[in-house]
Amino acid sequence: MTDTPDLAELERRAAERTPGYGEGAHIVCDNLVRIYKTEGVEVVALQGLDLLVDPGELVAVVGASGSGKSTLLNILSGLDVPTAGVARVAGSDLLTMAARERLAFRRERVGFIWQQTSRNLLPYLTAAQNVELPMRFAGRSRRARATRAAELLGMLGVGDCAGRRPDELSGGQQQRIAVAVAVANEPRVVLADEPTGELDTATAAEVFAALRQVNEEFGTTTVVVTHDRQISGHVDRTVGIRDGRTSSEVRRRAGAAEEYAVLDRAGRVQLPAPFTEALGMRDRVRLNLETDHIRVRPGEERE
Ligand SMILES: Nc1ncnc2c1ncn2[C@@H]1O[C@H](COP(=O)(O)OP(=O)(O)OP(=O)(O)O)[C@@H](O)[C@H]1O
Repeated sequence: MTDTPDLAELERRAAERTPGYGEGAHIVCDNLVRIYKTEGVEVVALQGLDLLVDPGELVAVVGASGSGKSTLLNILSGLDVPTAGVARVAGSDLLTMAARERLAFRRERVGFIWQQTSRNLLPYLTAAQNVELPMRFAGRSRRARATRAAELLGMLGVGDCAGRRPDELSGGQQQRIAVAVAVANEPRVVLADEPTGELDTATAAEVFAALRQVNEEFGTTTVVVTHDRQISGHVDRTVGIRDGRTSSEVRRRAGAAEEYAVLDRAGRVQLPAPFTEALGMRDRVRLNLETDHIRVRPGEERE
């Protein structure tokens, strides 16, 4: 046959193919697996999670307790090492990174905010000293540190707290200062694990506003794990994790929210339990390709 492509043609076509998975994304998780082994028992906390976050995006991650949210964030922040798969943040490969590189990554390329205010700030330092500390580690001059700390605290509405220690500040003020600490070294990525978990609704809104402000003004890619509907309802994209995998996604545009199921690279989709239960679907289903959709029907004809 004359139109059978030769090897050179196949190679040319392969080179032309769509770019690799995650190319251009700032955070890439591909088939990420984390297995904890404690006293001979294995817990699979992440079982092949896929996630892409574009530069400058603000994404909320939601999911039931135990679904793997904190495990994911610990990996992305370089605190924990995945068992298998790919995890890349701002160009750094979190599986192969050497200890020294990991330290630099954690100091300079990512900023984090944890739920417990006490984990974010050192109690014996003032707010300004807390913000200056990461810059000291990064070798910035005294003057540059002081200027940036004052700027950041002012920008986040806590300029008047600069000289106070954490125990002289409210929970909301502490978390806004924690946001300033997180971005002190101009990281490209900010990760927050339940940053408003210990706060009342009004204060939580202020802390979220601080995160959003940093995201908008500095273009930092931001991932926030949260149970707080105020947050998850006000970001462009909310990713749902279930059983250690990304299973659903809500995208918001111009005030309208659309819910999607995640189709992973192996072609897997998780059908929502209320849908399968309503039709008594279990074990196997029938699939039909229609012109513009795929039909899913119960596997056995129902009585
Ligand atoms: N260090 C650990 N050792 C053993 N198992 C762990 C460890 N950390 C987490 N796990 C287990 O991994 C699974 C996922 O936990 P993870 O903390 O990531 O969930 P989560 O979604 O953040 O939950 P929550 O919303 O309650 O914080 C759970 O079954 C948990 O018990």
